[in-house]
Amino acid sequence: MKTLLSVESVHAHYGKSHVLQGVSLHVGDGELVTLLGRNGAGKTTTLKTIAGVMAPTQGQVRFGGEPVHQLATHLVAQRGICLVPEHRGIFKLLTVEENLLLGQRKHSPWQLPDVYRIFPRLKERRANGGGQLSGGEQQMLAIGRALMNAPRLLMLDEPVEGLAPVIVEEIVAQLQTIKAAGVSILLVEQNLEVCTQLADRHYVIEQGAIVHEASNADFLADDAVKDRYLGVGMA
Ligand SMILES: Nc1ncnc2c1ncn2[C@@H]1O[C@H](COP(=O)(O)OP(=O)(O)OP(=O)(O)O)[C@@H](O)[C@H]1O
Repeated sequence: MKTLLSVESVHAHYGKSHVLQGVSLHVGDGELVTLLGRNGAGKTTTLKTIAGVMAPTQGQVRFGGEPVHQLATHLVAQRGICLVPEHRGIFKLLTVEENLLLGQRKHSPWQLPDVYRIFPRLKERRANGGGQLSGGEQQMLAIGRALMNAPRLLMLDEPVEGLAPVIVEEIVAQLQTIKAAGVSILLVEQNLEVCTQLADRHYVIEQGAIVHEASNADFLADDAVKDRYLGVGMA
């Protein structure tokens, strides 16, 4: 599989706090990879560094072979890296449709009808304000808006946190659809069941460095890893 994203020995600081201490990982074309780890391990910071929201203090990020770690966020987005942040960034006073159109790019394979096809709830609520949506609908809107931006790599930060099981299932099913359409996905998520339903491969991050990498099959078979690094067994 061809490598799309390659993060090479990336370090990042918040002031004097050395948060990422040499993170290396890669995502292949069309692959769905998770980044797992306890609170504060550096997952969100890794996503922010890839998206160009934070500049690494050392190391590099390559996308399609091109170094992108010195580019401004909008230029990283133009190359096809889209981050759906944990707090979703929905404009509450704009309608659902206006929020979606903010992400629109003419050449994107994902236009309004495509987003409404995978998330019919958004179509039903197209004229509602962003502030009137449930948490699950907001997440769908954030993913839909990212799709309209023509991502080659979609990065999701805890997309199903706090959502009802039926909504989680809907989002998982649509992430499968998005993956099947060829979009690569880097997923940060605490819900291991969701992660193992979706992923090809997993990384575990601890104190700002990758401590474990496994295929989904190997990860599922390895209770010791789950207990040691994540402190949780599978249900
Ligand atoms: N803006 C900030 N300023 C200073 N320190 C920060 C900032 N954001 C995060 N940190 C610290 O950096 C470390 C890594 O945080 P990060 O958010 O990347 O972790 P995480 O693995 O995503 O955890 P969580 O699941 O809690 O979000 C933590 O120790 C956190 O306290």
